[in-house]
Amino acid sequence: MEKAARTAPAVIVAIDGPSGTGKSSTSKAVAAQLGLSYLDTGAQYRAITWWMVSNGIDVADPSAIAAAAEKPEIISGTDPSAPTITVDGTDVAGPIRTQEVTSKVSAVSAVPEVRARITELQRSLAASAAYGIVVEGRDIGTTVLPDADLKIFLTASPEARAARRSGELKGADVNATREALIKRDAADSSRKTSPLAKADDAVEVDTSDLTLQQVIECVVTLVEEKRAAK
Ligand SMILES: Nc1ncnc2c1ncn2[C@@H]1O[C@H](COP(=O)(O)OP(=O)(O)O)[C@@H](O)[C@H]1O
Ligand SMILES: Nc1ccn([C@H]2C[C@H](O)[C@@H](COP(=O)(O)OP(=O)(O)O)O2)c(=O)n1
Repeated sequence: MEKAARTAPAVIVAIDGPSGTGKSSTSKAVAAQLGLSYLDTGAQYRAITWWMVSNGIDVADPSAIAAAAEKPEIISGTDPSAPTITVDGTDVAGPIRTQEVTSKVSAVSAVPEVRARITELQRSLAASAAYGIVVEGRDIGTTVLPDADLKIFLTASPEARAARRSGELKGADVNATREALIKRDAADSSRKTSPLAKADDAVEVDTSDLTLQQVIECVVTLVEEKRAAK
């Protein structure tokens, strides 16, 4: 499998969708199975948000965020078996998942200067992935990589998504998790710059009643079809 992937043409896959639809788990597994790189763009927006919070920037002030947007150095490691994220050399994989960062990331990622900065990083990582890459986020198919070989838009009911997320966050209340998810999706979908949206040419997959393994198999098949046609 790995060997075949290495001789196949590079393939760019964009996977978008709201929170808890299975983007990260699916993208990581598909990339690992097909020998591709993997980029979690949500982690990059979380990393810049973590830096803003750590440096006392008021996240309710878009001009303060814009003025600082170029300052942190954000580096993503794109091996799907061990993805990494550092800010100014510090490993922030843990700190970017706190409730504080989660509650502030939509405000920070709505600022156009932040999006321009992070989009540039994403495009450069995609361009340098020798065998291809799976990039997951909210605006990959619409804005970051509009020429991707394959675009997938994952959806799932708010109930399924909340149950998955509260399963991860020990002791979290499902209803509170569901409300927080809906609020974040609404903010991400309604922002002016590059909102969460399905690209016209994306394949939509509703994962509510599918196992993770079924979703992975579905996406692997779609990538293989695209690769065979290249
Ligand atoms: N089809 C599925 N069925 C059940 N659980 C799933 C499915 N897809 C993902 N999960 C689980 O749901 C949680 C959220 O998935 P994740 O991949 O982080 O979603 P996203 O990146 O879209 O926010 C994880 O714990 C993951 O294992
Ligand atoms: N391409 C992207 C990816 C994420 N974001 C923003 C919006 C999201 O609410 C946050 C966090 O994304 P992340 O994928 O980590 O979120 P969840 O895994 O769904 O909790 O980042 C974005 O604006 N554009």
